[in-house]
Amino acid sequence: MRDWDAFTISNLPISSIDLMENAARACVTWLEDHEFLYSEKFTIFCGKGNNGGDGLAIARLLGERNKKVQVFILEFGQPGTADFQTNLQRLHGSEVDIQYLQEGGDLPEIFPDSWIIDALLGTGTSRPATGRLEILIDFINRSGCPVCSIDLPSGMPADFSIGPFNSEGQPYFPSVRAKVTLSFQSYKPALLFAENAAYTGLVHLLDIGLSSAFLKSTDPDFEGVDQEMASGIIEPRSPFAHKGNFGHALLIAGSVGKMGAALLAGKACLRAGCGLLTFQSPETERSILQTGLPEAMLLTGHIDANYYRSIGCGPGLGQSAAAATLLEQILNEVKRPMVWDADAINLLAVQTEWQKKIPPFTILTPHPKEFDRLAGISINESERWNSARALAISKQWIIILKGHHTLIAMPGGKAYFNTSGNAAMAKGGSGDVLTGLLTGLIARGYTPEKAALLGVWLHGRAGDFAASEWGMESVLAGDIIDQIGNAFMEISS
Ligand SMILES: NC(=O)C1=CN([C@@H]2O[C@H](COP(=O)(O)OP(=O)(O)OC[C@H]3O[C@@H](n4cnc5c(N)ncnc54)[C@H](O)[C@@H]3O)[C@@H](O)[C@H]2O)[C@@H](O)CC1
Ligand SMILES: Nc1ncnc2c1ncn2[C@@H]1O[C@H](COP(=O)(O)OP(=O)(O)O)[C@@H](O)[C@H]1O
Ligand SMILES: [K+]
Repeated sequence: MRDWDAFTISNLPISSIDLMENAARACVTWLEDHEFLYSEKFTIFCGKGNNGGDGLAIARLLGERNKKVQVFILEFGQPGTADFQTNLQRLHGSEVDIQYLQEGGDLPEIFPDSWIIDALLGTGTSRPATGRLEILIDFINRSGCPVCSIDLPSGMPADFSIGPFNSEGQPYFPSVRAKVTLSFQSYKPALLFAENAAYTGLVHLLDIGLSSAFLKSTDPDFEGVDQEMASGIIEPRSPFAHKGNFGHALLIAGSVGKMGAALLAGKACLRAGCGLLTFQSPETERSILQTGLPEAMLLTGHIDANYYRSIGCGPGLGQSAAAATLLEQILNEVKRPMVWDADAINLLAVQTEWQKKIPPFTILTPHPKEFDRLAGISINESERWNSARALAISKQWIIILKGHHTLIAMPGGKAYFNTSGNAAMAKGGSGDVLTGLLTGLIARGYTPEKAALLGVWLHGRAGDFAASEWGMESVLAGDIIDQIGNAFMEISS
């Protein structure tokens, strides 16, 4: 963000103070557009950096709209930044009440029925809040007033989880607990971690007019997967195509009592566009697959694994000795990238000698617990993300760490986070759908990297369509499969 700000200031006819004004205007416009948040009274807490400068500009703009505004500036024992000072001068010309909070002084008296605007610290946060700042954060959190944090909840470092949490439930980085966070231009990693979500509240990104040319001139370590990226990956189907063009997928899935997982993965695999699908599943469960998915074939004997263009392993497989033998055979024969999920990952975590046999660019799709079994327990989510990135590089695997913002860590070091999907998908079977979709996309001809990006986005987008049809509580994993086609259509030209 700092580089992006600097690039904008040197390449567009806009100054730093005008960017701050854009940011403040965007916040006030957002508040106006969301009337339920648009109180008559605002209590604004400002630090002395540029985040505090945003708070002062917001105070002036709200004052101009005849709102009752109180401003409290926390003295850090240092002069404010230049843009903070400019906005302080501008505010002095208004009717807004300004008070300074000194180290050791009393806690402020605030309007009991106001919204709090939290502009103490933003992306400059470099260490856990202590002393007066920590007390003030605690005061804001106990005030009972709803809080709107500017750019980041104050105290939350832009790149990390606020955890680990101690036995009293207090995070390592004491942070303001916001109802809404209005963040500028782009996600900061902190806004992507589940354990920070109770502190960020709802996150809204506001466009403050930073230069779009910057994005073309930079290749960040992290990038969001969105509709634009997904539509850049998708390839049309030739009118003359036949099923042989779209690959034959093999799913090693299902066990007694868990054939549903195999069915879900199989349906999603075919919806991904692949030509043919064969299951390797227990003989006794044959009728479930053959009646549940007549489009697929079933294999119960020896596998010629290299015959298939893609292989997905794990949904509903269980961790029996038979499952382990099957996977071992696959590992001894297959040299091309596969998709490994669920129990296949759990077995891999125990059978560590298998790990060197996993072909490069194989996609692994653990949820956080499966990932910790594989890579060791992480103390917080940012550590888990770093660990996934390190493992992707060291093993040359593509690691899809599933969650609200699923992480996709590539063997080359680059990582992506997903921006589609919703909590309606938090139900058994959603992960099986993803595994099938990924296996189908590889069979269809996408490279594992492209399949990972496209598959994760399509899966979330299908979940979004399913949620709008069935509501957040009532989506079934099968409903996600039924919407894969709509997700495809949205990005097909
Ligand atoms: N052109 C720009 O640079 C723009 C900046 N904007 C705002 O500027 C913010 C970043 O401003 P700054 O870089 O001044 O940083 P902050 O305002 O976030 O922090 C100010 C200073 O506080 C100190 N600090 C860090 N952690 C602390 C702690 N735990 N206890 C006490 N002091 C601590 C640091 O010295 C830091 O530089 C963004 O989050 C955004 O709100 C926006 O106005 C948009 C334009
Ligand atoms: N709150 C959420 N927001 C977005 N996606 C979610 C959410 N909850 C679950 N999902 C998605 O649903 C899938 C769940 O996978 P997993 O936990 O393996 O489920 P299962 O093993 O039951 O199939 C993942 O792809 C995950 O990203
Ligand atoms: K803030």
